Amino acid sequence: MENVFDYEDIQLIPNKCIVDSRAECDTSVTLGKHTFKLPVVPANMQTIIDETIALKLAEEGYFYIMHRFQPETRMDFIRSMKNKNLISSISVGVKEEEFDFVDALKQETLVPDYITIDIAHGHSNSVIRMIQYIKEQLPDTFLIAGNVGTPEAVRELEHAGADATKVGIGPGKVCITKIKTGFGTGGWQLAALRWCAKAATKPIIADGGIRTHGDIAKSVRFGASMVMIGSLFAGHEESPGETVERDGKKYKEYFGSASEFQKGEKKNVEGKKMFVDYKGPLSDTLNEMEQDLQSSISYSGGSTLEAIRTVDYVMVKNSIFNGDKVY
Ligand SMILES: NC(=O)C1=CN([C@@H]2O[C@H](COP(=O)(O)OP(=O)(O)OC[C@H]3O[C@@H](n4cnc5c(N)ncnc54)[C@H](OP(=O)(O)O)[C@@H]3O)[C@@H](O)[C@H]2O)C=CC1
Ligand SMILES: Nc1nc2c(ncn2[C@@H]2O[C@H](COP(=O)(O)O)[C@@H](O)[C@H]2O)c(=O)[nH]1
Repeated sequence: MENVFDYEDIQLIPNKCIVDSRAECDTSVTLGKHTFKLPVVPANMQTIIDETIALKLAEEGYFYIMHRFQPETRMDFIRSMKNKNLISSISVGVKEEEFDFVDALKQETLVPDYITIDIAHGHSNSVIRMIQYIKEQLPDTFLIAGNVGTPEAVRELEHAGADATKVGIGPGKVCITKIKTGFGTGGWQLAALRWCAKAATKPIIADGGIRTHGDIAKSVRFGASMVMIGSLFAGHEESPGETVERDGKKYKEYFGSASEFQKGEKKNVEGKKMFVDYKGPLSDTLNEMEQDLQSSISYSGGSTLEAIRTVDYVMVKNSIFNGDKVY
């Protein structure tokens, strides 16, 4: 593959501004039947989202995807979100019991607005079978399937019935797939996104590797409808990971969904645990992301996210950070 690059190798080129204030720029995005404030979704991981955060995000008009690591709570969760007239968005795996779960949802006529099939290697028959089953049993659910890293995979999952695909194998901050298997999109996630987006006929969620707010605009430029983010959301007061204090400084725990800490055993471990700096309330980050993205839109010469999709860009030799790591 030619022209392989990642987020820090790219700068977007500004166009003449058409707004008088960044506040005029609209960062909203539509996915399925709903419109959300930002093209950003916190990762469906146990140290990133819990029911309290999901409720807050839904109430405030942000997209969310609940993780699948407490499967027994999912029915009640969907019910409670529906009772509050809020969107319901959950994750599933592909093992046998997940087919029973889909049956139970159908039986209870409890149709989640969004279901995400959350599997490491999404280009597989097990995921295709699950897509087909969910689409048969719960046709009104908006179905996101992943994760994948090639155009062939995007085409196959779309063909099986996925309404959106999630792209990113191994670029995550707590990912060790790239090291343990030698495979993935780690180090060239942005180029992989572009490659996949050329094949896609439905929305793509770019997943993993976002390290700065500018990377959100770059993802939109290279074909993402939405961006999934873990590490940048791990350090908040509300984040479910444990808070620890060392030498008077606070940190939050962040671990991979395929880590020993998540699995409770050392089998097929492809994730690690780390501690990220504590950074206060989640609402501050969401507000800052919105302001930064409004600014991105203004630089693109438009007033909506669409304007970013067509801006020119350059590849920057030796990274945009010029040796200064800012994150
Ligand atoms: N985005 C990414 O780069 C990655 C994300 N993850 C995250 O980790 C969590 C666990 O993922 P996952 O292990 O898929 O989920 P599960 O542990 O639920 O495994 C799902 C099924 O897929 C099988 N499976 C898993 N990996 C492979 C593979 N490489 N080839 C063939 N079959 C496979 C498993 O069998 P068996 O275990 O017996 O092989 C199991 O039957 C998810 O939340 C996922 O998103 C994990 C790694 C990479
Ligand atoms: N290879 C692994 N990838 C993982 C694991 N747990 C989660 N993830 C992926 O990372 C992103 C978040 O990336 P970040 O760079 O924003 O922190 C998440 O959405 C998953 O796709 C894991 O154990 N191994």
